[in-house]
Amino acid sequence: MSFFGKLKSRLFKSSSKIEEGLDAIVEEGGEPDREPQGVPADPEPTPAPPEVTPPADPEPAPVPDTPPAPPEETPAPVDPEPEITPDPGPGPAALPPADPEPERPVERPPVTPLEIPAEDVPSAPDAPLEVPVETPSESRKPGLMGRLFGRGGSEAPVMRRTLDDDMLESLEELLISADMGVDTALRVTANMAEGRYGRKLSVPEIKELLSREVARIMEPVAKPLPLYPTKPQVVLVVGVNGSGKTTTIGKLASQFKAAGKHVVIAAGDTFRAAAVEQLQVWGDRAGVPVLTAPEGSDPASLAFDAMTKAQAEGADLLMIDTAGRLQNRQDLMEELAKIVRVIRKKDPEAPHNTLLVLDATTGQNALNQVETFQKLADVTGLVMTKLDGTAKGGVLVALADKFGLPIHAIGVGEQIDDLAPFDPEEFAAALTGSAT
Ligand SMILES: Nc1nc2c(ncn2[C@@H]2O[C@H](COP(=O)(O)OP(=O)(O)OP(=O)(O)O)[C@@H](O)[C@H]2O)c(=O)[nH]1
Repeated sequence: MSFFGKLKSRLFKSSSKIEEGLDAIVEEGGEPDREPQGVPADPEPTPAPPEVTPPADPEPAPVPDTPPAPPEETPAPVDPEPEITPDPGPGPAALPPADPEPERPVERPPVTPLEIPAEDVPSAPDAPLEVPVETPSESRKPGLMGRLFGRGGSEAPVMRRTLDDDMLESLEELLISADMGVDTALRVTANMAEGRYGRKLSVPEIKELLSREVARIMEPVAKPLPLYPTKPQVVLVVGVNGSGKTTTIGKLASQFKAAGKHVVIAAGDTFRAAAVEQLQVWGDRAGVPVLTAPEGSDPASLAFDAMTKAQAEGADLLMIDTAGRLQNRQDLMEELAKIVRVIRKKDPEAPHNTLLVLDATTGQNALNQVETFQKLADVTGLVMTKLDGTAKGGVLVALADKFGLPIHAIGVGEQIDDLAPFDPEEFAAALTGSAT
C-alpha cells in the first residue's frame, strides 16, 4: 500500500466523517448535473456564472483572507475537457473533473520525522520530508477511462450543489464537527468560496478545494525535529498523562537509533513506577538505554545524572520524559523549571527542543493544553498522537492555524514504527479523502 493509502486508512475515522458529511451536504441541496463544470484553480475576482464552461486557464487571483499563503500556490487541477463520467464507486458523485488515479503509487524512501544530516540518511538534511511527490496539478489529470467516458458523455450525472450561503454554513458546521474549531472552519470555508460563489460543485471538487486549504494552513508548520551537532542534543518531552509521551519517546528513539544515533532516555516521570517500567519496555524495543530513579525521587536529579552519562558517552541525543500531572500545575511548573535549571548547569543551551505531545482524541482540548504548556515550558514543537481511531483529526488544522508551532510528527498507531513525519499535503488529502 502506498504511504498515502496507509495514512488515509489510519485517519479513516476523521476522513470518513468529512466524506460522509460532504456527501450529505451535496445530496441535500444538489441536483444531477450533466454540464461540465470544474473547479477554478484559483479564486477569480468576480463570481463566475454557474453555467460557464471551465476556463482553460483561470488567472490566479490573490486570496486576501489567507494569512499563511505560501509564496507559490500550486495551481489546482483544471480540466479543460468535459468531465462527466459514469460513477464507478458507491458515492453519488465519485468523479472529480480532475480524476485522481486511485492507486497512484507514491514511492517514498524510508521516512522519519527527524531531520537527519545527509550523510546519515538518504534524505536531504533541510528537507527530510520533501519527498518527490507529484503535485496535484500534475497527478490529477483524468485517467484514460475518465477521459474516454468524459468525452463521450455520461449516463450517470454527477451531483452538484451551488455554492451559496446555505451550503457554506453546512460546510462550516461539518468542519467544526470535525474539530477544526470555529475560527479555522470559517477561514477555510471563506477561502473555499472566494471567487467560486454561485458555482456548482461536486463532492470530489469540494474535497479538492478543502484539501488545498488545509494543506495551505499546514504547510508552514510541517517541520521535522531538527538535529543539531550539539552532543548531546537534549529533547525534553512534556504533555499530560496518557497523551503518548512514553510511546512517542520509544518510537523516536527507535528511529534515531536506526539512523545510527547514540540515544539515551531518562525516565523523568519518577512519580509513577508504571510509567518508568513502560519506558524501559520501549527502551528495550528500541535498543536504547533508559536511566531510571527510585519512585518518588527528584526528576531533576535523574535528569542531571542522565545528562552526565550522555555527555560521558558522547551520546547524540538525550530524551527526557516528564510527568504530566496537570492537576497541580504549580508543582509541575516547578518540576519542569528545575529540570531545565539543572541540565543547564551542564549545557546552558539545553534543552534544545521541548516537545509537547498531544492526544488527538481530546479534540479541542488539545488547544487548551498547548496554551497551558506554553506557560509551563518553552514548547518548541508538537507531536500529535492517536490520529488513528479518532474522528477529531481536524484539531491538528486548528492547532496549526492558531499557534503556528512546528508539527514534527504524528502518531498513527501503537507500534514502534507508527510515528510518521508530518506531511501537510498527505495529511490534508487523507483528512478530506480528496485523493481516494
Ligand atoms: N492508537 C494509538 N495509541 C497510541 C498512540 N500513541 C500512544 N498510544 C497509546 O496511548 C496510551 C498512552 O500512551 P503513553 O505513551 O503511555 O502516554 P504517556 O503520556 O507516557 O502517559 P503517562 O505515562 O501516563 O504519563 C498507550 O496505551 C499507548 O499505546 C498512537 O499514535 N495511536
